Amino acid sequence: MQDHSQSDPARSGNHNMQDPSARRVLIVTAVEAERDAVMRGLTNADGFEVIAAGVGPAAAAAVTASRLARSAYRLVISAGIAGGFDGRAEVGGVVIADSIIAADLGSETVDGFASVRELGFGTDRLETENAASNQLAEALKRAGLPASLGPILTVSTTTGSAERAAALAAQVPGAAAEGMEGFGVATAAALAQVPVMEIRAISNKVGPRDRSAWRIPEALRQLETASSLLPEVLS
Ligand SMILES: O=C(O)c1cccc(C(=O)CC[C@H]2O[C@@H](n3cnc4c(=O)[nH]cnc43)[C@H](O)[C@@H]2O)c1
Repeated sequence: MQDHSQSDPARSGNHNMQDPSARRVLIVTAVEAERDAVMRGLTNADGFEVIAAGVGPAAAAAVTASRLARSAYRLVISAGIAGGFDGRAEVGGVVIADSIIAADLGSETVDGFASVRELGFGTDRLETENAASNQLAEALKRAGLPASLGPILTVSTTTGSAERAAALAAQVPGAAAEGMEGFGVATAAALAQVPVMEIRAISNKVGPRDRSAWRIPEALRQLETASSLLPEVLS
């Protein structure tokens, strides 16, 4: 593959938050219902592009990477609903990632889980755009929403038992929420050297699976509210 990174400013890796040539923000959700909630919040969607990429880290990474290869963006946001860890994020609240963790990418060993980082195959943790994440969390709190910053885990299989929830909480101290796309979106963004954020409205607790207890409409409303604050926070 030809490397245009030196000749094409849009692909030079310099399109960070300050670069005037890269003004748009790409928001990646998993499903249409999440995309629609984000769009409802962004009453003026100028400067934003919102796409539903599919469920799971592979679809999220592939679709995000293909967008980033075609256009320049100043920021990429993984957004959607998620499970919240007990004592860290309540149903109806919003979590903003301070880091995005690939929580089940690694090997099981006789001594327990070993992450790709521990195995020497790369990283299991990607950092997020700090200032904007903090500002969004503060703006949410001012708007009266339960909002917090913390690590958001990406898993390929949703947690379905109290034991697994406890194991993940022990593996990642401070783990606040669990979704299925963040690390895929963040990996594509890191490759393109574009800053990333993750915003998750909590629809359910991480633990024993009980789909009837998921508060999806409420979480989508909170996702809508969080999205409505983005134009001001990112201005
Ligand atoms: O059925 C619906 O109406 C509906 C509307 C919006 C979203 C959904 C989903 O099922 C989204 C799947 C999406 O949600 C994330 N998620 C939510 N809870 C968890 C969890 O406990 N553990 C991991 N992921 C969770 C995840 O990112 C999925 O992509 C349905």
